[in-house]
Order: sequence, then structure tokens, then C-alpha cells
Amino acid sequence: MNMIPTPTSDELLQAHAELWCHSFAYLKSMALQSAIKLGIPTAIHRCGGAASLSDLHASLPVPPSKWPCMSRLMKLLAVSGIFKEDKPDMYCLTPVSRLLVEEDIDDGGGGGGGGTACQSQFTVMVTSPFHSAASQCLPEWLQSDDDHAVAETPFMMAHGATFYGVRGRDLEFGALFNEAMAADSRFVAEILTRQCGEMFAGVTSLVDVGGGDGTTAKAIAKAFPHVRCSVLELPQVVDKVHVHGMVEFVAGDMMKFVPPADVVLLKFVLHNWSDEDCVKILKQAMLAISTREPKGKVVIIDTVASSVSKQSLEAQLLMDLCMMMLTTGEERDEKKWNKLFLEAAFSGCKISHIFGSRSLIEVYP
Ligand SMILES: C[S@@+](CC[C@H](N)C(=O)[O-])C[C@H]1O[C@@H](n2cnc3c(N)ncnc32)[C@H](O)[C@@H]1O
Ligand SMILES: O=c1cc(-c2ccc(O)cc2)oc2c(O)c(O)ccc12
Repeated sequence: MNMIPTPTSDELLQAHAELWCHSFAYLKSMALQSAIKLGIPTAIHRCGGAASLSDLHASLPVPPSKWPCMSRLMKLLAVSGIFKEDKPDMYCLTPVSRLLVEEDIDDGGGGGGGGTACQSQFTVMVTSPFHSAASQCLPEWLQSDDDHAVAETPFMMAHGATFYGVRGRDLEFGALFNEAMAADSRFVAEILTRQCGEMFAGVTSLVDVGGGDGTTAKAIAKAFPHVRCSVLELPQVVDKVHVHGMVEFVAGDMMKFVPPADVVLLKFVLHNWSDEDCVKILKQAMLAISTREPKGKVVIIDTVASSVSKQSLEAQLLMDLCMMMLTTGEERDEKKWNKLFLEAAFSGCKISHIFGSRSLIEVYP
């Protein structure tokens, strides 16, 4: 006997509208990408934080024939919370679009006008055709058995190469990835240097493992001049990096060696890797901090999955799916992190939830 009550017409229509929203959700990402590429958040910022459609027509590279379409784009972005439609055809920045303002005008950066906080490049990267092509392969990839898998990840299925393979062969994408990670690093470093001063007390050296172009290490060296900062990166990254005096670059493989330091930093690295690879990296990190007397610590900036709020849970689950599409890694909860630390012979950790959907984990030998 069917016990499910027949939905009312209202419930059916509500479910149908909800289904449309889910089905078209990718268009929100694309509308957001368009707004960034057209420079709309920056244009509104230059108008003092609020701009009419006519203001936008005057400042954006959009021909009059497309102005009616611009208005439709702005309406969707306002309903999605990217902008706020104050009065008809008048748009203001919201806290979200303030993160997309691409230059400092007079606010010194970081405070919401752009500069250090700007996340545009990150959004452009994760909405790029490279990522979306991988997502199109998800159903086929999920049906392929690991034993006979043609590809380790949906990304490899879509592109016939690993993420770093594509980063190496497509220079434009490689540059976008570097800029995206540097944008995230500026954002995190701003909070780290503002709130974690005591973490660097007595610390004389730090190595940022998989530290990209050195944005985080440079910010730490600048804020805490008593800390000698270096970056361990793959040789192909170090070869192209713009060397600056404040930070030393070491070419190598973190699975095999981590240079000795009081603090080993791993920001947005371990979520790219399987448990087995994370343990290899953590064991090398343990060797690096064990050369010091007293022994140093490992500092991880990454997700500790938990449901503090619906929004942060959704952000974490979306990043988890992104990692599944591109890497062998995942977003881990406290239990999974502790299991890794135990396997790599660490004695304990302290977790501080200071980066929104991500956390700071201090791990002790
Ligand atoms: C997701 S990015 C994170 C970059 C940086 N930590 C950040 O948060 O902006 C991962 C970094 O790890 C580096 N990487 C990957 N495999 C590595 C290895 N075996 N040894 C050292 N670095 C590696 C990559 O080149 C890349 O820059
Ligand atoms: O968009 C990415 C891609 C990666 C990534 C992909 C494949 C690898 O072998 C390593 C890294 O990592 C990312 C990441 O760590 C992040 O925090 C955001 C975006 C991406």
C-alpha cells in the first residue's frame, strides 16, 4: 500500500521551482564569472559602492545592443546576493561582491574595498572550462571501477592528463592557477598575521611546504621579521617563480624531504592527497621539526569538516566534490585528521576555527 500522501498542487509547484533552481544553478556561477570578467564589482566600487545601470553602461566594455541583457544579468546576480538592488536599476556591492573588487582605491586593502581580499581569480579558476569539463565526466567516472579505471579522477578523464600535467602544458591555465592560489593566500595571510601573532612567538624558521609562489611565506616574513621563511615547491614551480629576497625557495618533493624548520606549514595541500600520501608528507614534516630543540610543530590550514552553519557545510561539501573531481584527496573531519596524525606518529593537535569554512590545526610531535 502506498503510504506517501499525494502532494498538494502548491507543494508540487514549489518542488518544481526548486528543481529549476538546482538544475540551472551552474548559470549562477557563469553569471558570476561574467560579472568578474566584465569588471562589474570594480566598476560599482569606483562609483562609490552603488551604481545605476547607466553608470555601468558608461564604464563597462558592453555595446548598447547588449544593455538590455546586462540588466537581466544584474537582476539574477542581485537575487543571488552578489549585488543588492537598492532601488530599481540601482546596484550596490554586498559583502560577497566586495571580495571581487580588483584594486585598491583608497582603503589600504583588506578592509573590503579589494586589494588583499580580492578573490576574483579564484572564482574565475574554479568556474573555468577546465573544471567544468571535469564535472561533466563525473557520472561516467563514478561508474568506472577502480580496478579497471581509465582515469584516476574525472579531471583526467576529461583532459587525458593530470591537473599538474595540464598546468604545465597550458601556460594560461597555469598562470590562472597560480594567481588563484595567491589570491587565497593573501586572504588567509591577512587573518593569520592579524590573529595568530602568539603562534610565531619564539619561532625562528618556517617552511611553507607546497607554498606556491611564496605569497603566504612572504606575508609571514613581513609581519614577523624574526621568522626566516622558505618555500618547498616542485622544481617546475621554483624555476618560474619571481624570486624576492624575503623568502628562500627550495626545489624538491615533499614526499621525500622537507627542509628542517621550527614550523612546517601546509596550507591547502593535504586536501589534495589520499590518506596514504598525507601520511608520507606528515612523516617528512615530522623529521623536519624533530631536528629542532625543543621540537617544532606542523601548522595545517585546511578544512576540518563540521556543520557549524548550513552555508559553511555547503561550502565544505562543494570543495570536497571539487577535490574528488581533480585529486585523490578529500575534505576531512576531526576524526579523519586525528587518524592521519596518529599514523604519522604525532602526539596531539589543537584546532582553531578561524578561517570560516577552513581551520588552523597545530600538530605536535
Ligand atoms: C593547491 S596548491 C596550494 C598552494 C599554496 N599552499 C596555497 O595555499 O596557495 C598545492 C601546491 O603543492 C605543490 N606541490 C604538489 N606536489 C608537490 C610535491 N611533491 N612537493 C612539493 N610541492 C608540491 C603544487 O605545486 C602547488 O603549488
Ligand atoms: O582547483 C584546484 C585544484 C587543485 C589541485 C588539483 C590537482 C592536484 O593534483 C593538486 C591540486 O587544488 C585546489 C585547491 O587545493 C584549492 O584549495 C582550491 C582549488 C584547487
